Amino acid sequence: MATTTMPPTKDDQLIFDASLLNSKPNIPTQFIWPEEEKATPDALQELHVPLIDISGFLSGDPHSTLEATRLISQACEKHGFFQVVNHGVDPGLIEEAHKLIDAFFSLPLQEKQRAQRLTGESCGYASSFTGRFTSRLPWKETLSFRFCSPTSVQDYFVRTLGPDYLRYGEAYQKYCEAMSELSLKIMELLGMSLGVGRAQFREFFESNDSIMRLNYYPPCQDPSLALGTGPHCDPTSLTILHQDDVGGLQVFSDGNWRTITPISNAFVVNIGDTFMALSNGRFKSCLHRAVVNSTCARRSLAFFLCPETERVVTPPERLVDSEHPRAYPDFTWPALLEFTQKHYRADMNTLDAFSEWIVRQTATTAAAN
Ligand SMILES: C=C1C[C@]23C[C@H]1CC[C@H]2[C@]1(C)CCC[C@@](C)(C(=O)O)[C@H]1[C@@H]3C(=O)O
Ligand SMILES: O=C(O)CCC(=O)C(=O)O
Ligand SMILES: [Fe+2]
Repeated sequence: MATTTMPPTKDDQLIFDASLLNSKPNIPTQFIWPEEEKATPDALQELHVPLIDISGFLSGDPHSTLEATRLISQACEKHGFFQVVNHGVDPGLIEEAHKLIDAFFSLPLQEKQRAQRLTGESCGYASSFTGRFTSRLPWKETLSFRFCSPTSVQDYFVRTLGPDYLRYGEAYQKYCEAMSELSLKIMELLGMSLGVGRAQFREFFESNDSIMRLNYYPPCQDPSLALGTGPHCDPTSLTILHQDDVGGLQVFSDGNWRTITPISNAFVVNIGDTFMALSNGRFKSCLHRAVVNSTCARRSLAFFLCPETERVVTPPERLVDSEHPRAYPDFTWPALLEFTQKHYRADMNTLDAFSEWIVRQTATTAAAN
């Protein structure tokens, strides 16, 4: 199993401060990715995917709803990736969310570290993952927080960083609410695309316990050796991502890495492992990564939709029959999250590794009883 290597001790811990690292001619070896995973020139070709206009669906037009579900089925069966436009999210909200990424990540390292993410936890500030992994380090800083109630985000900022951060809390609370609403609408479309009806997944995710992540990729003096985010499938259910105009997101399709050129009025949507399990493997979890560049910093806003803690991830009966037997065992989201935070570094094989792990755990427990 491709588990994490032991983290370094406090004394020999590398500090990811891009302004310091940038002044050196070479990047530290911990940031160099293996040959087979490095950024490749073929990825310069764009992935052409239809931009799905969801305004007709949002206003109840049956013809455009049918067309949207057709395009979504095609995209999700193939690579689990599509983009939506005319989504109804206020552009001012997106702009403010990006401005605050700049404001937060340009703070002194010590100030950002007041929100330091602790080992084994999924929320907080992380400058690369120097304390968590020892090799293939991502060239990025992140701030992640939970969205699970009408005040959870606001409370997080004020509790962790103090009342001066109320503006961040308010802006990201609103942003997450808009993302949660949009993801529920997309869940309706996914339900219709899979033939299980529009209410099935909407109800499943109605009160979700999601993760919001701000990604900041500083410029890197050797972008051909490093990666901002390595090749992976999101373990979560559905990701709604907004990237700034710099570019760096790539999706693996038809055996090649393809660039996703930023479109400011579009949201990038991808299926994650948990939804792949819910669809009994019918919809693919999207394999993607983010490359870095030598000239400018890049930002992205990722909303990871996740089920509430007690919900059992099991496919609807209509998606299981003798031709389509169960592809994955039942699980709960906290179990998969814990697996990625404590036992396995999320990559392109997380769901298979997790399924095998559950089966082994269940067998061990049964043998002990
Ligand atoms: C639950 C999560 C784990 C990661 C953040 C969210 C969804 C995506 C996961 C991640 C981005 C996949 C690539 C590796 C990772 C370590 C990263 O580069 O950030 C993953 C996140 C994580 O474990 O923190
Ligand atoms: O920044 C990006 O474009 C992708 C980030 C990503 O894949 C993630 O945070 O899971
Ligand atoms: Fe991702």
